[in-house]
Amino acid sequence: MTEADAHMDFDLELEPEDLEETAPETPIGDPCLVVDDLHVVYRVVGSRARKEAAKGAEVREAQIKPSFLKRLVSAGRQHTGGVSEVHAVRGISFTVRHGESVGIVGVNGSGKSTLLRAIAGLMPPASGSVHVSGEPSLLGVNAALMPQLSGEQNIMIGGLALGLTPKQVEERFDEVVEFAGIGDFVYLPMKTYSSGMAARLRFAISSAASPEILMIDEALATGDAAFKARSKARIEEVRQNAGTVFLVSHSISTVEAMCTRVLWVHQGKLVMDGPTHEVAESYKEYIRDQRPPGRRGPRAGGRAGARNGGGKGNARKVGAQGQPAGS
Ligand SMILES: Nc1ncnc2c1ncn2[C@@H]1O[C@H](COP(=O)(O)OP(=O)(O)OP(=O)(O)O)[C@@H](O)[C@H]1O
Repeated sequence: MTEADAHMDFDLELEPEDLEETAPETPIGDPCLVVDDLHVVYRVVGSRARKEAAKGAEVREAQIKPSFLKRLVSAGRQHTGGVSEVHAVRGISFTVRHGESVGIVGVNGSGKSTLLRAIAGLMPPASGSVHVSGEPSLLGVNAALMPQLSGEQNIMIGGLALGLTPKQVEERFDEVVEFAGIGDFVYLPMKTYSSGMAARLRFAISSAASPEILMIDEALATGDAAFKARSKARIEEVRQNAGTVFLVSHSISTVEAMCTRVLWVHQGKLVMDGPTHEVAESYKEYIRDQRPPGRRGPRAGGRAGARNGGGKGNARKVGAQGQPAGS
Protein backbone atom coordinates (compact mmCIF):
# COMPACT_ATOMS: atom_id res chain seq x y z
CA MET A 1 0.00 0.00 0.00
CA THR A 2 1.41 3.39 -0.96
CA GLU A 3 1.39 6.34 1.39
CA ALA A 4 -1.29 7.95 -0.76
CA ASP A 5 -3.45 4.83 -0.46
CA ALA A 6 -3.03 4.73 3.31
CA HIS A 7 -4.25 8.33 3.49
CA MET A 8 -7.16 7.59 1.16
CA ASP A 9 -8.79 4.85 3.12
CA PHE A 10 -12.30 5.06 1.67
CA ASP A 11 -14.74 3.06 -0.16
CA LEU A 12 -16.06 4.68 -3.31
CA GLU A 13 -17.73 1.54 -4.59
CA LEU A 14 -21.47 1.25 -4.58
CA GLU A 15 -22.46 -1.86 -2.72
CA PRO A 16 -25.34 -4.04 -3.97
CA GLU A 17 -27.52 -3.22 -0.97
CA ASP A 18 -27.01 0.50 -1.54
CA LEU A 19 -27.91 0.46 -5.23
CA GLU A 20 -30.75 2.76 -6.21
CA GLU A 21 -31.09 3.80 -2.58
CA THR A 22 -31.04 7.23 -1.11
CA ALA A 23 -32.28 8.54 2.20
CA PRO A 24 -36.03 9.15 1.87
CA GLU A 25 -37.38 12.67 2.05
CA THR A 26 -38.74 13.59 5.50
CA PRO A 27 -40.13 16.95 6.59
CA ILE A 28 -37.37 19.03 8.17
CA GLY A 29 -38.22 20.74 11.46
CA ASP A 30 -36.78 23.50 13.62
CA PRO A 31 -33.06 23.84 14.39
CA CYS A 32 -31.85 21.42 17.05
CA LEU A 33 -28.10 22.01 16.85
CA VAL A 34 -26.02 25.09 16.22
CA VAL A 35 -22.25 24.82 15.89
CA ASP A 36 -20.67 28.27 15.91
CA ASP A 37 -17.05 28.87 14.88
CA LEU A 38 -15.95 25.71 16.69
CA HIS A 39 -12.25 25.10 17.37
CA VAL A 40 -10.98 21.93 19.07
CA VAL A 41 -7.35 21.51 20.08
CA TYR A 42 -5.64 18.38 21.43
CA ARG A 43 -2.62 18.93 23.61
CA VAL A 44 -0.08 16.14 23.64
CA VAL A 45 2.87 16.14 25.96
CA GLY A 46 5.89 14.84 24.07
CA SER A 47 7.96 11.99 25.53
CA ARG A 48 10.80 14.36 26.29
CA ALA A 49 8.49 16.67 28.21
CA ARG A 50 7.06 13.66 30.11
CA LYS A 51 10.58 12.57 31.11
CA GLU A 52 11.37 16.03 32.29
CA ALA A 53 8.12 16.13 34.26
CA ALA A 54 8.93 12.74 35.87
CA LYS A 55 12.23 14.18 37.02
CA GLY A 56 10.28 16.93 38.73
CA ALA A 57 11.01 19.63 36.17
CA GLU A 58 8.34 22.21 35.52
CA VAL A 59 7.19 21.60 32.03
CA ARG A 60 6.12 24.86 30.52
CA GLU A 61 4.75 25.58 27.19
CA ALA A 62 7.42 27.25 25.12
CA GLN A 63 5.81 29.54 22.55
CA ILE A 64 8.36 28.93 19.82
CA LYS A 65 7.30 29.78 16.31
CA PRO A 66 8.18 26.72 14.25
CA SER A 67 10.21 27.06 11.06
CA PHE A 68 8.43 27.11 7.70
CA LEU A 69 9.72 23.59 6.94
CA LYS A 70 8.47 22.25 10.27
CA ARG A 71 5.02 23.79 9.74
CA LEU A 72 4.88 22.28 6.27
CA VAL A 73 5.79 18.81 7.50
CA SER A 74 3.54 18.90 10.54
CA ALA A 75 0.38 20.14 8.67
CA GLY A 76 -2.02 21.29 11.35
CA ARG A 77 0.17 20.33 14.31
CA GLN A 78 1.81 23.15 16.15
CA HIS A 79 4.80 22.22 18.29
CA THR A 80 5.33 24.39 21.31
CA GLY A 81 8.39 23.00 23.05
CA GLY A 82 7.55 19.66 24.73
CA VAL A 83 3.85 20.11 24.19
CA SER A 84 2.38 19.43 20.83
CA GLU A 85 -0.90 21.06 19.92
CA VAL A 86 -3.14 19.46 17.34
CA HIS A 87 -5.71 21.92 16.03
CA ALA A 88 -8.16 19.23 14.89
CA VAL A 89 -11.26 21.39 14.25
CA ARG A 90 -10.68 24.88 12.91
CA GLY A 91 -13.58 27.29 12.83
CA ILE A 92 -16.50 25.08 11.80
CA SER A 93 -20.06 26.53 11.78
CA PHE A 94 -23.37 24.97 10.72
CA THR A 95 -26.97 24.51 11.85
CA VAL A 96 -28.89 21.22 11.81
CA ARG A 97 -32.68 20.77 11.97
CA HIS A 98 -34.89 18.04 13.36
CA GLY A 99 -35.34 15.23 10.85
CA GLU A 100 -32.00 15.63 9.06
CA SER A 101 -29.48 12.80 8.73
CA VAL A 102 -26.08 14.35 8.31
CA GLY A 103 -23.06 12.49 6.94
CA ILE A 104 -19.57 13.72 7.81
CA VAL A 105 -16.93 12.82 5.23
CA GLY A 106 -13.26 13.64 4.77
CA VAL A 107 -9.90 11.94 4.39
CA ASN A 108 -8.15 10.26 7.33
CA GLY A 109 -7.25 12.69 10.08
CA SER A 110 -9.45 15.49 8.70
CA GLY A 111 -11.29 15.91 12.02
CA LYS A 112 -14.56 14.00 11.50
CA SER A 113 -14.51 12.04 14.77
CA THR A 114 -13.29 15.05 16.73
CA LEU A 115 -16.17 17.12 15.37
CA LEU A 116 -18.64 14.39 16.34
CA ARG A 117 -17.14 14.08 19.81
CA ALA A 118 -17.31 17.85 20.28
CA ILE A 119 -20.99 17.85 19.28
CA ALA A 120 -21.57 15.03 21.79
CA GLY A 121 -19.92 17.13 24.48
CA LEU A 122 -17.00 14.71 24.89
CA MET A 123 -14.42 17.27 23.71
CA PRO A 124 -14.47 20.82 25.11
CA PRO A 125 -14.18 23.55 22.48
CA ALA A 126 -10.95 25.59 22.58
CA SER A 127 -13.20 28.39 21.31
CA GLY A 128 -16.59 28.74 19.66
CA SER A 129 -19.65 26.86 20.84
CA VAL A 130 -22.06 23.97 20.35
CA HIS A 131 -25.74 24.52 21.25
CA VAL A 132 -27.82 21.35 21.34
CA SER A 133 -31.47 20.74 22.15
CA GLY A 134 -31.70 17.22 23.55
CA GLU A 135 -28.86 14.97 24.58
CA PRO A 136 -26.69 13.38 21.91
CA SER A 137 -26.78 9.67 22.61
CA LEU A 138 -23.11 8.98 21.95
CA LEU A 139 -22.45 11.06 25.05
CA GLY A 140 -24.46 8.89 27.43
CA VAL A 141 -23.26 5.60 26.04
CA ASN A 142 -19.59 6.40 25.55
CA ALA A 143 -19.31 7.94 28.97
CA ALA A 144 -20.84 4.88 30.60
CA LEU A 145 -19.35 1.83 28.88
CA MET A 146 -16.52 0.01 30.61
CA PRO A 147 -14.13 -2.29 28.73
CA GLN A 148 -13.57 -4.64 31.68
CA LEU A 149 -17.29 -5.38 31.99
CA SER A 150 -19.21 -7.77 29.78
CA GLY A 151 -21.38 -6.61 26.88
CA GLU A 152 -24.39 -7.68 28.94
CA GLN A 153 -23.40 -5.45 31.86
CA ASN A 154 -22.60 -2.60 29.49
CA ILE A 155 -26.00 -2.86 27.82
CA MET A 156 -27.58 -2.37 31.24
CA ILE A 157 -25.27 0.52 32.21
CA GLY A 158 -25.55 2.20 28.80
CA GLY A 159 -29.33 1.81 28.79
CA LEU A 160 -29.61 3.37 32.25
CA ALA A 161 -27.31 6.22 31.14
CA LEU A 162 -29.75 6.91 28.31
CA GLY A 163 -32.64 7.13 30.73
CA LEU A 164 -34.21 3.68 30.32
CA THR A 165 -35.47 1.82 33.39
CA PRO A 166 -33.86 -1.56 34.27
CA LYS A 167 -37.07 -3.27 33.10
CA GLN A 168 -36.96 -1.45 29.74
CA VAL A 169 -33.32 -2.47 29.28
CA GLU A 170 -34.19 -6.11 30.00
CA GLU A 171 -37.05 -5.98 27.52
CA ARG A 172 -34.76 -4.59 24.79
CA PHE A 173 -31.72 -6.76 25.63
CA ASP A 174 -32.26 -9.44 22.94
CA GLU A 175 -32.99 -6.82 20.33
CA VAL A 176 -29.77 -4.93 21.15
CA VAL A 177 -27.66 -8.10 20.96
CA GLU A 178 -29.29 -9.14 17.72
CA PHE A 179 -28.91 -5.67 16.26
CA ALA A 180 -25.19 -5.54 17.14
CA GLY A 181 -24.68 -9.07 15.78
CA ILE A 182 -22.23 -10.00 18.53
CA GLY A 183 -23.83 -13.33 19.58
CA ASP A 184 -22.40 -14.97 22.68
CA PHE A 185 -19.63 -12.39 22.86
CA VAL A 186 -22.17 -10.36 24.81
CA TYR A 187 -21.19 -12.41 27.89
CA LEU A 188 -17.44 -11.62 27.51
CA PRO A 189 -15.67 -8.43 28.61
CA MET A 190 -15.87 -5.68 26.00
CA LYS A 191 -12.08 -5.44 25.96
CA THR A 192 -12.09 -8.77 24.09
CA TYR A 193 -14.18 -7.30 21.24
CA SER A 194 -12.84 -6.18 17.89
CA SER A 195 -13.23 -2.44 17.31
CA GLY A 196 -16.06 -3.23 14.88
CA MET A 197 -17.96 -5.31 17.45
CA ALA A 198 -17.58 -2.57 20.06
CA ALA A 199 -18.72 0.10 17.57
CA ARG A 200 -21.79 -1.97 16.61
CA LEU A 201 -22.71 -2.57 20.25
CA ARG A 202 -22.37 1.14 21.06
CA PHE A 203 -24.63 1.97 18.12
CA ALA A 204 -27.16 -0.72 19.12
CA ILE A 205 -27.30 0.55 22.72
CA SER A 206 -27.41 4.23 21.78
CA SER A 207 -30.25 3.73 19.32
CA ALA A 208 -32.28 1.56 21.74
CA ALA A 209 -33.77 4.54 23.53
CA SER A 210 -35.17 6.47 20.51
CA PRO A 211 -32.71 9.35 21.02
CA GLU A 212 -33.28 12.87 19.80
CA ILE A 213 -29.77 12.99 18.35
CA LEU A 214 -28.18 9.71 17.28
CA MET A 215 -24.47 9.72 16.50
CA ILE A 216 -22.80 6.92 14.62
CA ASP A 217 -19.04 6.82 14.20
CA GLU A 218 -17.90 4.23 11.68
CA ALA A 219 -20.09 1.47 13.15
CA LEU A 220 -21.75 0.91 9.79
CA ALA A 221 -18.48 0.04 8.09
CA THR A 222 -18.02 -2.93 10.37
CA GLY A 223 -21.21 -4.88 9.75
CA ASP A 224 -22.56 -7.10 7.00
CA ALA A 225 -25.41 -6.27 4.60
CA ALA A 226 -28.06 -7.33 7.13
CA PHE A 227 -26.55 -5.03 9.77
CA LYS A 228 -26.55 -2.15 7.28
CA ALA A 229 -30.20 -2.78 6.45
CA ARG A 230 -31.11 -2.83 10.17
CA SER A 231 -29.08 0.36 10.67
CA LYS A 232 -30.82 2.13 7.83
CA ALA A 233 -34.22 1.20 9.26
CA ARG A 234 -33.15 2.44 12.70
CA ILE A 235 -31.86 5.73 11.28
CA GLU A 236 -35.15 6.26 9.45
CA GLU A 237 -37.07 5.51 12.64
CA VAL A 238 -35.12 8.19 14.52
CA ARG A 239 -35.71 10.72 11.71
CA GLN A 240 -39.43 9.92 11.49
CA ASN A 241 -39.66 10.72 15.21
CA ALA A 242 -38.16 14.15 14.44
CA GLY A 243 -34.75 13.07 15.68
CA THR A 244 -31.44 13.91 14.03
CA VAL A 245 -28.72 11.52 12.93
CA PHE A 246 -24.99 12.15 12.46
CA LEU A 247 -23.01 9.56 10.61
CA VAL A 248 -19.23 9.45 10.18
CA SER A 249 -18.24 6.97 7.53
CA HIS A 250 -15.44 6.23 5.09
CA SER A 251 -17.95 4.60 2.81
CA ILE A 252 -19.41 7.26 0.54
CA SER A 253 -22.06 4.79 -0.66
CA THR A 254 -23.25 4.34 2.94
CA VAL A 255 -23.49 8.11 3.34
CA GLU A 256 -25.34 8.42 0.03
CA ALA A 257 -27.80 5.72 1.07
CA MET A 258 -28.48 7.03 4.56
CA CYS A 259 -27.98 10.79 4.66
CA THR A 260 -29.98 13.77 3.46
CA ARG A 261 -27.08 16.18 3.88
CA VAL A 262 -23.29 15.92 3.91
CA LEU A 263 -20.57 17.96 5.60
CA TRP A 264 -17.14 17.58 3.98
CA VAL A 265 -14.34 18.29 6.41
CA HIS A 266 -10.73 18.79 5.33
CA GLN A 267 -7.82 19.64 7.64
CA GLY A 268 -10.28 20.60 10.36
CA LYS A 269 -12.31 22.97 8.17
CA LEU A 270 -15.68 22.66 6.55
CA VAL A 271 -15.12 22.81 2.81
CA MET A 272 -18.60 21.89 1.61
CA ASP A 273 -22.05 21.55 3.14
CA GLY A 274 -25.15 20.65 1.17
CA PRO A 275 -27.52 18.01 -0.20
CA THR A 276 -25.99 14.54 -0.27
CA HIS A 277 -25.74 14.07 -4.03
CA GLU A 278 -23.97 17.40 -4.62
CA VAL A 279 -21.36 17.05 -1.89
CA ALA A 280 -20.84 13.34 -2.57
CA GLU A 281 -20.11 13.95 -6.25
CA SER A 282 -17.56 16.67 -5.49
CA TYR A 283 -15.99 14.53 -2.79
CA LYS A 284 -15.74 11.50 -5.05
CA GLU A 285 -14.12 13.62 -7.72
CA TYR A 286 -11.60 14.94 -5.19
CA ILE A 287 -10.75 11.42 -4.00
CA ARG A 288 -10.37 10.18 -7.56
CA ASP A 289 -8.04 13.06 -8.38
CA GLN A 290 -5.85 12.14 -5.40
CA ARG A 291 -5.30 8.62 -6.68
CA PRO A 292 -2.48 7.68 -9.06
CA PRO A 293 -3.70 8.09 -12.70
CA GLY A 294 -3.92 4.32 -13.34
CA ARG A 295 -6.22 3.75 -10.33
CA ARG A 296 -8.82 6.48 -10.69
CA GLY A 297 -11.61 4.49 -12.29
CA PRO A 298 -14.49 5.94 -14.28
CA ARG A 299 -16.02 9.30 -13.46
CA ALA A 300 -19.66 9.35 -12.48
CA GLY A 301 -21.96 10.76 -15.15
CA GLY A 302 -23.31 14.25 -14.57
CA ARG A 303 -20.98 15.06 -11.70
CA ALA A 304 -19.56 18.17 -13.36
CA GLY A 305 -22.90 19.93 -13.07
CA ALA A 306 -23.02 19.52 -9.32
CA ARG A 307 -19.42 20.53 -8.95
CA ASN A 308 -19.90 23.69 -10.97
CA GLY A 309 -22.95 24.78 -9.09
CA GLY A 310 -25.47 22.71 -11.07
CA GLY A 311 -28.05 20.30 -9.67
CA LYS A 312 -30.27 21.95 -7.11
CA GLY A 313 -27.48 24.41 -6.44
CA ASN A 314 -27.98 24.26 -2.68
CA ALA A 315 -24.53 23.07 -1.64
CA ARG A 316 -22.48 25.61 0.23
CA LYS A 317 -18.75 25.72 -0.34
CA VAL A 318 -17.26 27.17 2.76
CA GLY A 319 -14.33 29.55 2.72
CA ALA A 320 -11.46 29.67 0.29
CA GLN A 321 -8.72 28.63 2.68
CA GLY A 322 -8.01 25.04 3.55
CA GLN A 323 -9.92 23.71 0.57
CA PRO A 324 -8.66 20.59 -1.04
CA ALA A 325 -6.46 21.26 -4.04
CA GLY A 326 -8.41 21.67 -7.20
CA SER A 327 -11.70 22.63 -5.57
N1 LIG B 1 -6.46 11.92 21.29
C1 LIG B 1 -5.79 12.66 20.40
N2 LIG B 1 -4.66 13.30 20.75
C2 LIG B 1 -3.98 14.04 19.87
N3 LIG B 1 -4.32 14.20 18.58
C3 LIG B 1 -5.44 13.58 18.17
C4 LIG B 1 -6.22 12.76 19.04
N4 LIG B 1 -7.27 12.27 18.34
C5 LIG B 1 -7.14 12.74 17.08
N5 LIG B 1 -6.04 13.52 16.98
C6 LIG B 1 -5.57 14.26 15.79
O1 LIG B 1 -6.61 15.14 15.40
C7 LIG B 1 -6.73 15.20 14.00
C8 LIG B 1 -8.16 14.81 13.62
O2 LIG B 1 -8.37 13.45 14.01
P1 LIG B 1 -9.79 12.73 13.87
O3 LIG B 1 -9.66 11.37 14.48
O4 LIG B 1 -10.84 13.62 14.35
O5 LIG B 1 -9.91 12.62 12.28
P2 LIG B 1 -10.83 11.66 11.43
O6 LIG B 1 -11.19 12.45 10.22
O7 LIG B 1 -11.93 11.12 12.26
O8 LIG B 1 -9.79 10.51 11.06
P3 LIG B 1 -10.03 8.99 10.60
O9 LIG B 1 -10.80 9.07 9.33
O10 LIG B 1 -8.64 8.49 10.38
O11 LIG B 1 -10.75 8.30 11.71
C9 LIG B 1 -5.67 14.25 13.44
O12 LIG B 1 -4.53 15.02 13.11
C10 LIG B 1 -5.37 13.33 14.60
O13 LIG B 1 -4.04 12.88 14.52
